[in-house]
Amino acid sequence: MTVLDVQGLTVDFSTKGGKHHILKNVALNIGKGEIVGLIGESGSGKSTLAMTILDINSKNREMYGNIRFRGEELSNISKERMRKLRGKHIGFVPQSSMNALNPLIKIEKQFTETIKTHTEMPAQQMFELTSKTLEMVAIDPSRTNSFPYEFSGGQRQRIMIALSMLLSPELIIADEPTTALDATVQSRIIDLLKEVVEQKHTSMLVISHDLHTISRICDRIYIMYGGRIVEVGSTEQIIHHPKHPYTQKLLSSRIPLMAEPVKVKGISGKPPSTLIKHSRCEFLERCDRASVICEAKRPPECIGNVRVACHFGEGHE
Ligand SMILES: Nc1ncnc2c1ncn2[C@@H]1O[C@H](COP(=O)(O)OP(=O)(O)OP(=O)(O)O)[C@@H](O)[C@H]1O
Ligand code: NI
Repeated sequence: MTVLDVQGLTVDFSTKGGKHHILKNVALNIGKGEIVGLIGESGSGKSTLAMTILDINSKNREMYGNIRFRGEELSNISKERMRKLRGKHIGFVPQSSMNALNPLIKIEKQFTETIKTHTEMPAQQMFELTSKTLEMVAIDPSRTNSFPYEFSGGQRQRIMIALSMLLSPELIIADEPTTALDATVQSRIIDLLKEVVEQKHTSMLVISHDLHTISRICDRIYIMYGGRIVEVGSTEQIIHHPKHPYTQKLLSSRIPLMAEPVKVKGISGKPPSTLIKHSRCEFLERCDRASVICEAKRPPECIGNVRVACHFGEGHE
């Protein structure tokens, strides 16, 4: 069963400087109980995809396409209905989420407020649900009476994960859940996400710029470049038989793609301009294998059975 089905999703942002084309004909789906990774360098549009699904950051946004969540079309639903879905049916761990907790409100209250927004539950039951959920992420429930600043960054991250899964949503979207944490903590958070999915029988979209860190828990992976899905496959296919030159470079660099792609060794060059509608392959300048056809026309798109958006895709091993 498909929990999330995104088709032909195109997002533009209008700014004073012009119209930025951020997502281009994105197709992505997540099955029940599946953990799906979305990988790409900084600025490729990963958070925009998450926030468009959740209808956040929509002020100057134009969107086209379809987003179906358990069969319900989200692209044109009311704000009211979206508020109901967010938190109860779709959990969100936002990027930089260790700073997303309200610093002035104690943890317990932040949890009970979320419960109260969506359900009617007696106080004792709310307390028990909060304690049980915090225990799942290895936070001592006796500390619910504390403020966020009394926890470490890694602990706050785990508290945000607990908050996102509090009401057992059918889908959790975790945007860069391990960034800014040290390697050991990263590894623990990744394992924790997998446990959450198994225990809560949920599905998950995990966003990261670091293919190596999250591939361990993903069933399938989408690779995003310049607002397009350039490759999709099982984790096995992506890690061991990558087809797109970009995926191959991501794997061979073994360097996470942090904020400045230009400085990253192994993948030199800049991402494509978001102001232009390109009629050629957008990875062209950074590709070692580019030829005449890549300049002449755009590669096939990752839709349906097409796994790789490269003119030479299937031939590349
Ligand atoms: N409201 C907006 N108006 C204009 N441009 C925007 C808006 N929101 C996002 N963008 C632009 O969209 C592009 C993609 O941003 P996004 O946050 O989706 O990237 P990302 O892949 O999540 O990057 P990172 O790994 O750094 O988090 C960026 O160039 C960003 O500046
Ligand atoms: Ni992001």
